[in-house]
Amino acid sequence: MAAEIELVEVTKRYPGVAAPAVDAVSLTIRAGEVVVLVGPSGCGKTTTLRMINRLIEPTSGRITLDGRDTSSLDPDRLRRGIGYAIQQAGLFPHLTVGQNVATVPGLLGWDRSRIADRVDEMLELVGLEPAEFRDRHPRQLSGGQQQRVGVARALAADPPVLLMDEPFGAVDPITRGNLQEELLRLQAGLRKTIVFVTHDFDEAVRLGDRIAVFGPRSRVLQYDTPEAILADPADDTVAGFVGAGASLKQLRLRKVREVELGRAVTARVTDEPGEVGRLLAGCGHERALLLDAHDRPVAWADVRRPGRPRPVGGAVTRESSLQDALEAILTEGGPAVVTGERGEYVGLVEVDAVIGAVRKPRGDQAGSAS
Ligand SMILES: Nc1ncnc2c1ncn2[C@@H]1O[C@H](COP(=O)(O)OP(=O)(O)OP(=O)(O)O)[C@@H](O)[C@H]1O
Repeated sequence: MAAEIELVEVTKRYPGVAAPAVDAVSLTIRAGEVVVLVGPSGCGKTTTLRMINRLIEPTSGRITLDGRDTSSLDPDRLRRGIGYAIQQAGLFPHLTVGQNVATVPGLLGWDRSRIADRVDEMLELVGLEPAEFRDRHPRQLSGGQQQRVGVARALAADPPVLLMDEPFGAVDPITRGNLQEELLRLQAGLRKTIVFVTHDFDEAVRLGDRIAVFGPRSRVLQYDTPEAILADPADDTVAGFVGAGASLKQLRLRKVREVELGRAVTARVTDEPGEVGRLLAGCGHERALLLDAHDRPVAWADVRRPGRPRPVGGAVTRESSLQDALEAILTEGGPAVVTGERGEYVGLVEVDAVIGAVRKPRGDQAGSAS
């Protein structure tokens, strides 16, 4: 369950402030996608986010949820249908973890047993053992655990939309990485529409299906996939925000299946070394990949020493990232072997293919359609 959100020329002027905090922002957020609003401090990300659930009322413009104008809906009902998670979790300190998670189901009038089941289900979903955590108070939790409860609370009533405002901003980098991983895992099953605010571009790259890079007054400088923004920043401001290491960041996002695979000379691991040597000499190649009876790669045989093959290091799959492929290339000291579902040899990733992939935006790439 997810919903499309559309912002049309949305503006917010705070009373007594001459310049608008958000100036005529238009953005379509597709159902089931994670859209990350990223930009420098004070550019209006939080204001934009809060206008979606009407915690802040827009001065002008229109926001629709699955085509329905949110200004025509009762704000309380609107908010119960939109999960909201914020920095430092924003938990009610005097309520237990269970009571915190139960907030919106309670407001919606669910019966007690359904709420109790849901609380346990949500705590399990975010990796907290219900029996251990249900009756604790927020102060008895670590920062990361509090954030998990915050996410559990936001998801409790199964809202189609989740708004997250720097939800992982207050935890250490390792916990933050874990929480990001968990959110991605959750979202793979839930497919909510998630609008996520951060000032950390790396977090945006990691989490976003799409990223909206905001400049001052929420002007949208670029709205595209992380891959496209990394490969081709719209202007110098975006490029500055993307920061150093854009190519390396791209490698994390791009998959082996997006590059054209090379071919190895292959032989059977049971073949006589002399035979393998003659095969290589005949075709002018230096190395042959030796396969077992199930076509699985076993070792590399070198033309100079065909009798002393070297075991294949780590293989990658078509779904591996190009970063993993590069790691394998560096370990192997040559092309990385790509295997299929049964571990069978399917091709090689060469270093040139990896370099070529991050030089061109996605779509120009050979084999990107697969
Ligand atoms: N209640 C308010 N009254 C007046 N101005 C406000 C109010 N709330 C926010 N602003 C101003 O509006 C602008 C946008 O603020 P907002 O909190 O939306 O930015 P942000 O991008 O989320 O910033 P940060 O990353 O620092 O949280 C800022 O200049 C801020 O000072």
